[in-house]
Amino acid sequence: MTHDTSPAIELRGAGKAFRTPSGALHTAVRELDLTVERGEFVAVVGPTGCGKSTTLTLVSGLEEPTEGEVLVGGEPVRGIGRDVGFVFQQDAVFPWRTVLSNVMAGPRFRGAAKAEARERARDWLARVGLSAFEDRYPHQLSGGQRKRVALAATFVNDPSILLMDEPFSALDVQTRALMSDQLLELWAGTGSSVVFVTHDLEESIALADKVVVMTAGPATVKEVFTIDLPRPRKVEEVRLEPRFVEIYREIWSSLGEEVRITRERGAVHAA
Ligand SMILES: Nc1ncnc2c1ncn2[C@@H]1O[C@H](COP(=O)(O)OP(=O)(O)OP(=O)(O)O)[C@@H](O)[C@H]1O
Repeated sequence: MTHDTSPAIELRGAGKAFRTPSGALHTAVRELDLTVERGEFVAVVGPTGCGKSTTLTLVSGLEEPTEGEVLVGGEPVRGIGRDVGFVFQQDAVFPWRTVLSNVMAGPRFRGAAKAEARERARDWLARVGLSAFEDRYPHQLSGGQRKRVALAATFVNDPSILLMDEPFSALDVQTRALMSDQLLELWAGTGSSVVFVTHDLEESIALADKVVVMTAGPATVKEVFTIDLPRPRKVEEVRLEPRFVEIYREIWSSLGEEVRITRERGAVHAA
């Protein structure tokens, strides 16, 4: 990143249309204006299929916008940046490598010597509570443990931007809450900017500094809510606070309308 004062991420009038197999153009997202400051945790919520993942792929450089601009660190995105980390619903772990080797893979790929990569990987495995599991293979772990490996394997690369697409949605409710707390602990002090896509409004409020509500597809930004809940937060505790409930009501009145529009469209298509 070259421009130190520029926001971490900026979308300016960004849009993406895909060519469908029949040759028609399908607009997935349109006129997206969004700024993510450095060190900010931004959650994106919206009705199913509206274009949340597409927005992330534009920021990641996996896809190019067909309209407007996407800037990371003040520069137009060109391809996948080395200081961008990803965590998706499916675990991006190598099944044939041990836990330690999985976490070492990023630093090794980025040119770190083996001993240094091992030391950094062990440090992050300790932070996620998996030191005793470093010789296991991913299939010998629980879903929550695999997710912790994925988090360690991401944070070990010291990403300045972290893109997360429903990372905890396959986990049971208790494990999900634990993982959310763990994510907040790992993120605190890293200075990384996070964009976290979720279906779960409670999760988004508990985690984020800002919640972005997207419209029914093709999505654009409908409203951005600032979450003024103090940190550090524990997700199971913060959601019982009166302010949390107030924020939830406020955002739901905006999001609920888009969910209704999406459902009604579905009913028309199904009829
Ligand atoms: N590669 C592609 N080619 C054609 N259409 C696509 C492509 N990727 C996404 N789409 C379409 O763009 C729209 C937005 O999809 P996207 O996955 O971004 O939504 P989403 O909000 O993340 O969905 P969900 O909440 O269900 O995960 C959908 O209608 C989808 O079918």
